[in-house]
Amino acid sequence: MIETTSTRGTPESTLRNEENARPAGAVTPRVNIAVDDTRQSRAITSVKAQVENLNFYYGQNRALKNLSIPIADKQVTALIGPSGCGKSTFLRCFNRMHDLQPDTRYEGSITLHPDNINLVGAGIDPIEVRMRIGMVFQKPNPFPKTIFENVAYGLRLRGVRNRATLAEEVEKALRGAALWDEVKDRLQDSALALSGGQMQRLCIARALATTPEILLFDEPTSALDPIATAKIEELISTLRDQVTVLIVTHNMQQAARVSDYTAFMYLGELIEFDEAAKIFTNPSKKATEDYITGRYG
Ligand SMILES: Nc1ncnc2c1ncn2[C@@H]1O[C@H](COP(=O)(O)OP(=O)(O)OP(=O)(O)O)[C@@H](O)[C@H]1O
Repeated sequence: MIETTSTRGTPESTLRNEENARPAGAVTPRVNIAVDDTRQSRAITSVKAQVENLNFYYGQNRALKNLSIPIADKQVTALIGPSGCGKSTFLRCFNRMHDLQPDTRYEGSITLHPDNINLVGAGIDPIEVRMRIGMVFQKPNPFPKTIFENVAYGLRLRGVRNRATLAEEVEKALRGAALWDEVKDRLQDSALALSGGQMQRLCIARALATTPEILLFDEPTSALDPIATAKIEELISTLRDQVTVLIVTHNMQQAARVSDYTAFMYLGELIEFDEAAKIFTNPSKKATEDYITGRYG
């Protein structure tokens, strides 16, 4: 069992000047964000990835500072925090997206279980990492191909040629992304003809088709209307049955609705990590409460 509350350092910032730890006997904070209270309170029993003393540098700029956090297996972990605190930078370490940019550097480790490989280790092939860790971006980015070929793409890259197998796997991924019923009769149509919400679910299906071990979502609904957003949120909640999910969001209600665990970051540091139900009702740090209640800044 792993304790989920982190008491690691706070950033060198105004936060340090505040009374960051909540005083003993403080009244229950008036945090009024709806969480899914049907979820059981629990410690993490199975860790998919252990982040340990992770630092990340853009040139001389240290964007992530000694992050240590367990990513629970087959659970949803949300990353929240003000703009520029390093959420996307953190997310992109998991699939080595930063390797595409020169003069960047990782320190520390992200150990992927059960294989015990360090995703940010020097000897690890970033292409191999991206085969195992899928990503869904802010703006839906389907390929200018048919719906079928979008989902089949990663399978073909992996050498799947058998038509029946491809059809079976494409259907499975589209069902997994809650899109099958809407597109089953138009699989040969262009993906670009879908609505924004459908395109995003197609991108999720494309990622699911290659059975990733972790699925990264970088603000996946920020370009979508409320109805499409609700569908994606519902989908993310069901995905935890099949895959470990890490999601960056600016929307506190969304983080509270979809996540099991939530990490609050500030200026590249982890301020607080805990069960979402705790973070959104009774956070341990004043900085967390200020942020989630909109008093930050
Ligand atoms: N490609 C890049 N090259 C250099 N510096 C970068 C790059 N991307 C981000 N940074 C810097 O790293 C820090 C963290 O940025 P990041 O985008 O990870 O924050 P964020 O919390 O995801 O912000 P937002 O919520 O606005 O997307 C910022 O100081 C930012 O300026």
